[in-house]
Amino acid sequence: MTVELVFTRRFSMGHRLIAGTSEKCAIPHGHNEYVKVTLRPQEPKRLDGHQNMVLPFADAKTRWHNFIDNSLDHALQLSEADPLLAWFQEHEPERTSRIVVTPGDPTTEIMAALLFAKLSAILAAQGGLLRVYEIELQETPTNTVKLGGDPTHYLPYTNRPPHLCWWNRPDMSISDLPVLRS
Ligand SMILES: Nc1nc2c(c(=O)[nH]1)N=C([C@H](O)[C@H](O)COP(=O)(O)OP(=O)(O)OP(=O)(O)O)CN2
Repeated sequence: MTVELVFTRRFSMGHRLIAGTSEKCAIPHGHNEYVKVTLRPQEPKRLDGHQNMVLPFADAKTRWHNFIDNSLDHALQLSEADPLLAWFQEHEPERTSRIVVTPGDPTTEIMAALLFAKLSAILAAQGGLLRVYEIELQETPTNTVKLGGDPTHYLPYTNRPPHLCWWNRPDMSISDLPVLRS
């Protein structure tokens, strides 16, 4: 028997895709998205007949939902190759902290993988009782990406060490802009 804890959170985002696959997606636009995560215990155990919890829901989800609400919600998602990044750095540097920077276009696929890695880092920092089994990122009511397994097998190669990639850190970061600039 497998027990799973499933949490869903909604957030709004803006992005654009500049790699040339779709002209309409190269214009900045936004979506109201849902991220649904399925967590499993690292070591499944029998309920204790008293509290009968894997972990209180609040303990399992609060830090993750803080990240969604305070870092991801209403952030702009841009490829690290997007010239809009340099525009913000020059004209509105105070707003660069609200930009999610992705290796390549910020598609639903890569955001699902980056969020999978971020939540895995957060859960590990919380003691590792739970692990991410699956993530579903619904970009629109008609488009969802579902991802399971090891996100490091799916993410593109980057020449930065793992700790200099925001998605590997159990903090609230959404970019590595100072690193990318140097
Ligand atoms: N594989 C992917 N393809 C596309 C992605 C993506 O993340 N992964 N994203 C987009 C755009 O963000 C776009 O806003 C949504 O695309 P699309 O389905 O083409 O547009 P609609 O919402 O209008 O689709 P309908 O289902 O017809 O309403 C594009 N492709």
